[in-house]
Order: sequence, then C-alpha cells, then structure tokens
Amino acid sequence: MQQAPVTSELRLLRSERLKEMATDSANGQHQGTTKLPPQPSPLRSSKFCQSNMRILITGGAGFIGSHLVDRLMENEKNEVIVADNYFTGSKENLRKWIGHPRFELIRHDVTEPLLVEVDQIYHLACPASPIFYKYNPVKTIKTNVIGTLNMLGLAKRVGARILLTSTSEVYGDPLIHPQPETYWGNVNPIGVRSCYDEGKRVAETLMFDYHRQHGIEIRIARIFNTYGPRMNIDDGRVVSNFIAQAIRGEALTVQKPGTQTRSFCYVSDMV
Ligand SMILES: O=c1ccn([C@@H]2O[C@H](COP(=O)(O)OP(=O)(O)O[C@H]3OC[C@@H](O)[C@H](O)[C@H]3O)[C@@H](O)[C@H]2O)c(=O)[nH]1
Repeated sequence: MQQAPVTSELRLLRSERLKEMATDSANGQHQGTTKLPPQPSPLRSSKFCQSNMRILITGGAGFIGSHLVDRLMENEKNEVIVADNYFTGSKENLRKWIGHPRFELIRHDVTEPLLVEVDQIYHLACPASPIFYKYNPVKTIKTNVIGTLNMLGLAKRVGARILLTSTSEVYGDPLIHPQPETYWGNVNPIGVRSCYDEGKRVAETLMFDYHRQHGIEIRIARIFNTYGPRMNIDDGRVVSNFIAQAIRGEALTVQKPGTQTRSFCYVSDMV
C-alpha cells in the first residue's frame, strides 16, 4: 500500500520525536521503546485540512474539559470534537461553541469505541469528584480502563498524540509530602476510592505500554484539586462545598481528621 505523503511540518515533528527518543534511551528512560510512532492520519496531508489540527476532547462538556475547549478554540487553526455522555458534564458549559463551524459535539460514552479522524486526543472523560465516582464504581473503573483502551486504540489507528488526565489520587494515601512524580504511591486496592485511584493507575500503565509497544506519543497530567467557574455547586468537593455553605450562611463541614492538606489549582492555570 502506498504511504500517505508527509507534510514538512509533520516530517519535522517526527524527526524531533526521533531525537527525543534517542535522548530518552541514552538517559535510560522509557526502556523497551522499540517502535516509531505510527504514521499520522492521511487526513493531515489532505489539501483541505493541511493547516488545521483536529482535536478530540473526551469529557469536554465537563468542568475542566469545557475550559480546555475554550482554550483550544481560541486558535483558529484548531477544529475541536467533544465526546461526552453528560454524566457529570453539561451542554450548557459549551453553549457558546454549539453551531460553530470548527466545533462538533457528540453524545458518546468512551466505554464504547469511537471512530474519528483526529490528530490529537485529550482524554478527560471520567467523573472526578468522589461522590460521583463512588456512585457507580463499576462504571468508573470501566470508564478508566475500557475508555482509555478505546482511546489508545484510536490514537494507534490514526497516529494521534494522546493526553490522559490522571489524578493526584494515584498517590493514594501518600507517605511522602509533597509527592514527586517518582513516588509510586500508597494505594488501597480494595477501598471505596479504588475504582478511581486504581482505574487511573491502570490507565497510566496502558498509556506507557502503548507508548513502549506501539510508539504512541503520550502525555499524562496528574491533576490535583482544581476549582473555578463552571464547577458544579453540588460537586461535593471541598472548595465548592465551603463556598456554597458560606453563601447559605451555614457552618463549614470539615471532615475528619481535619489536618488533611490538598494542593489547589485554579482552572485557568490548569488548562
Ligand atoms: O465538605 C467537605 C468536603 C471535603 N472535605 C475534605 O477535603 C479534602 C479534599 O476533598 P475533595 O472532596 O475536595 O477531593 P480530593 O482532594 O480528595 O480529590 C479530588 O481532588 C483531586 C482530584 O485529582 C480528584 O479527581 C478528586 O477526587 C478531603 O480530605 C475531604 O475529606 C471536607 O473537609 N469538607
């Protein structure tokens, strides 16, 4: 089969990636990386799409996802596709983009495969607040494991770069503060938070195995406790709870032991 022609921009990206991989292996990192990234989608060399970057955001109707959509839509060369099942996200968060020629919204659950031609994938889909991810733990772990497998399969098929939003919860109940990326965590595999903690840990493993085995270009962001506009007032997390309670003139509910700490991040700093 004839290979799709590669644009000069992509050729440059691939040669930079090759250099990076050579440096990584010289540094002893990512051992076992044997394959080059797959060829980018033929879409990239179509005369109609050459200047555009088509980006899929799973969970793009959610709190952080919708801010990421805003950020990516600011660049007029980006086309953004959002896939969301609206379990915790809302179309309301994307209202200003619905009907925009560079924007597309799909009702889709990532536990089912999705076939689209894209250059980049931002995989955010998963309930992130403890009250929502504990509501249906089996579904949460399916979303993290099967959902991430589906997105990696897509990335492999079309040669897209993929970013997984992971979590500070991969550190579990950490024994080291603050946690460096090199810390492996202290996670309970059978607790009520495990569907999320362990689900994200498996998702990270899948990302690295696809990278090592298939050469997929990957990124992982371990997100800590994020707050800001569009956060659901009933989200259940500490910042939204405290603000809602203060507005209603109620006492703030500080859960036991009361000495716990968190690293907070404003959403515009996150995206
Ligand atoms: O009303 C409340 C709510 C929460 N808390 C406490 O505040 C701390 C923070 O709890 P949150 O519910 O905001 O969420 P967590 O920090 O545990 O995890 C969350 O933020 C980090 C993300 O990566 C995770 O996706 C998300 O689960 C916990 O110790 C909790 O017990 C209160 O004291 N009062």
